[in-house]
Amino acid sequence: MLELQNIGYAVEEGNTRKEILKNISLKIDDRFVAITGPNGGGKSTLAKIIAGINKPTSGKILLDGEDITDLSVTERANKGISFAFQQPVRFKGLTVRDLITLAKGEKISVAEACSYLSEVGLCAKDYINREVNASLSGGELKRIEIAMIIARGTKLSLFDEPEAGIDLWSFNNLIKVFEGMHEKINGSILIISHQERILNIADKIIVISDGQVAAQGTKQEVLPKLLASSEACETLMNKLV
Ligand SMILES: Nc1ncnc2c1ncn2[C@@H]1O[C@H](COP(=O)(O)OP(=O)(O)OP(=O)(O)O)[C@@H](O)[C@H]1O
Repeated sequence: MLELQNIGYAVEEGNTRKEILKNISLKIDDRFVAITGPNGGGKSTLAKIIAGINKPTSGKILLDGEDITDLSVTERANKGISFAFQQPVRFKGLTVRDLITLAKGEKISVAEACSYLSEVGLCAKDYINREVNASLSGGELKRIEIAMIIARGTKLSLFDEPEAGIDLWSFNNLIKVFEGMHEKINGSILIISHQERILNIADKIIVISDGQVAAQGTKQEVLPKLLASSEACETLMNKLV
């Protein structure tokens, strides 16, 4: 279980101190957790703090009771926290199979590597020996990144807006991939998303607004309020136009 205790994150801007996250305390032990909230609320900053890319200015992060606040990205990765970048890394000559083998951390058969690609809806034989380069589309790259996360099989997999930049067709498939992951993955999945369909498959929704936890609970508890406030906002906007 991941536990955030009174996490704060501030940056210096000129002579002023900007508090981006304020006293965030959370327990993440559900299988599928979605973080949502308005633009600029602090979601990506929180994800980077969990992954170890940013260090909090105050507070503690515990993974299964162990204090990991001062651990680096690599040390956290070794403890079982994976962060899905928008796109997988690219090196000349590196194939999809190489990436999946690296993610798994041990030698695997072609059949096993292919099974991870099939899980994310890619026809394995078309992709397994392809070089990871600009010839792959954004949606394909994203699925390869997700296949790597599944292969890694870590305690906590973090995704920051996985839907960003992909078309509607690929998005529909992505939702199916996440639904499938929900069944198969052993650890927890933490997804930052603005998409109602992703929130819909979450066991727990956390709303981050203005650097604070504005709400958290099951989708039955949080989603109606979230939708009501966005409808109220839309009505207000229509009146103002
Ligand atoms: N290093 C930094 N220096 C100054 N301001 C920063 C820094 N990092 C983040 N911010 C600001 O902190 C706020 C939160 O940013 P963050 O990217 O975490 O929001 P978000 O909730 O992920 O937004 P979105 O939904 O638009 O992706 C924003 O106002 C952003 O401009």
